[in-house]
Amino acid sequence: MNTAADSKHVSIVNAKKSDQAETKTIYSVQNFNLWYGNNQALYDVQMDIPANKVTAIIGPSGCGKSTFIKALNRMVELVPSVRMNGSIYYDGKDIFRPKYKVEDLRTRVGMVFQNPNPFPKSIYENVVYGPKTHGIKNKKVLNEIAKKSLKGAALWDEVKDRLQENAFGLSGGQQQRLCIARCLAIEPDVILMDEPTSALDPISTSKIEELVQTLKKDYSIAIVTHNMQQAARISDKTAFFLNGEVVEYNITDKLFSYPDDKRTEDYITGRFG
Ligand SMILES: Nc1ncnc2c1ncn2[C@@H]1O[C@H](COP(=O)(O)OP(=O)(O)OP(=O)(O)O)[C@@H](O)[C@H]1O
Repeated sequence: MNTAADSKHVSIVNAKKSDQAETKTIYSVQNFNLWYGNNQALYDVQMDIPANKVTAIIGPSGCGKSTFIKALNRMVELVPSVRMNGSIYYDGKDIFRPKYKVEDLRTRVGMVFQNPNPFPKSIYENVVYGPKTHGIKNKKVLNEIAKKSLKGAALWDEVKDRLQENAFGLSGGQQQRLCIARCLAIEPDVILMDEPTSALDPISTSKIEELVQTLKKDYSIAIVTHNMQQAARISDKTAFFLNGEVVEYNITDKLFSYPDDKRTEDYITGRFG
């Protein structure tokens, strides 16, 4: 006789099959290795990141989560000692190919960091900064971009009457949503988030979590998080990193309910980390 757990397992496996059948891959990472000087931080990473889903990256401190997502927009190359091999395909194109324009990648892939980092400018100027840098000068167009991006980041209602005030006057949670609005203003396809809620209070955290759920209709999201409950709540797929390797990558329900690897089970049940 099938138990309730068996039925749940079957439905997770079926969900996984249909997930694989229907979802477009936005990033395909193949045999990717990365070193800082002589220290290897990523080992043979293989991962297809689905479009219009939330992919969580979890694992203990120092396991390579940030390094991995910073490789996805080639930001990691800003560290002079970095060496890499293997491939990362974004939308079918190898981002490390010599002719690949990193500027194109940066306009299609936005990033939100752990600590909100608005510029010392007005709320309005923060949002329109990217479009202005890309040459948009028309005030009406910029106003529309500002409104649309702030609405997209669920911040418009809170700031619409104070757009010219300095962004530092906002709360930490509002500043983080402003950084998301700034990222939306360049109309990216992908949003990379590196522990975006770790500096926020629980209410601001839940606002960002709700926002991530809304944003995935229009954007592909990869989020690094230390918070396993958060990964379980908001992501469709989860990758568990350990010592620079992807130990397990699966649909989130499956990974948290029936992990394939003992190390994943030990981590998600709090035996280490
Ligand atoms: N700029 C750097 N120069 C040298 N080594 C680095 C650099 N950044 C990270 N590392 C090393 O690479 C490894 C992976 O670090 P990374 O920051 O990617 O891990 P993480 O999983 O994001 O950690 P945390 O959860 O603590 O943020 C670590 O051993 C770290 O010391």
